[in-house]
Amino acid sequence: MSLKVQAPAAEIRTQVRVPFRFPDGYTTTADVFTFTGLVDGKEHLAIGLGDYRDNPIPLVRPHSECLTGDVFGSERCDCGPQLREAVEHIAQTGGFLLYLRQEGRGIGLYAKLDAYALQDAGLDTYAANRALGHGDDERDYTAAAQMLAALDATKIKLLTNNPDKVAQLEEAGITVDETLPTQVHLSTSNARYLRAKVDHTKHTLVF
Ligand SMILES: Nc1nc2c(ncn2[C@@H]2O[C@H](COP(=O)(O)OP(=O)(O)OP(=O)(O)O)[C@@H](O)[C@H]2O)c(=O)[nH]1
Ligand SMILES: [Zn+2]
Repeated sequence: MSLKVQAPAAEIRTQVRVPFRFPDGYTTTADVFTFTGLVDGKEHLAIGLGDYRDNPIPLVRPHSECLTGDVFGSERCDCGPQLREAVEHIAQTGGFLLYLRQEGRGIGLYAKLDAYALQDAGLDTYAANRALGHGDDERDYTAAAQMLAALDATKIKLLTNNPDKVAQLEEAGITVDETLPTQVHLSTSNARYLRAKVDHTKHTLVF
């Protein structure tokens, strides 16, 4: 299937079945896909969950990598609980979790931790990025669109609160039939981070 973007078609490289057990005991089995031909050369993954083959409009969550939140359970952000929620929601519905190697909104892990230090000195998450010479958000979703096209999933329901993910995927040729919000995973440690998402990038979070 072709995309509007001026990007070469990506192809599925490997599909492998993996059983998952999360720390809270939740289990599911997924098909993990790798690709060749992604525009940014990164090792992004697609995780096929539930009856994704039989769902004509699969549910898709593009999740940006967050080592501290996804792996270590950092409470400075909402990434870990969002990832866990998304896997179960998609497994129930049928669709794909795109695990995108865009750590720190695209600035990388060390820079994100530098930004945390600046946040502890009073800057918000976006101002801290700019103080380090980065953009507010350096993520590009062209590779995500290529992955969806390779999976034959160009009409999707999108699980996100981030209007930029919707706009960029549509611009790249993906039809977003419906946008579903994630839950709000609020803690005392991430309240400022979530408030900055609402104020700066118009995330649809109500809390
Ligand atoms: N630069 C920077 N990146 C952060 C910070 N906190 C979290 N991140 C990164 O932000 C990204 C969060 O990604 P997502 O979970 O896809 O979240 P989102 O863009 O808010 O969109 P939705 O969750 O879909 O609404 C991850 O790459 C995190 O590493 C921060 O303070 N500074
Ligand atoms: Zn995070």
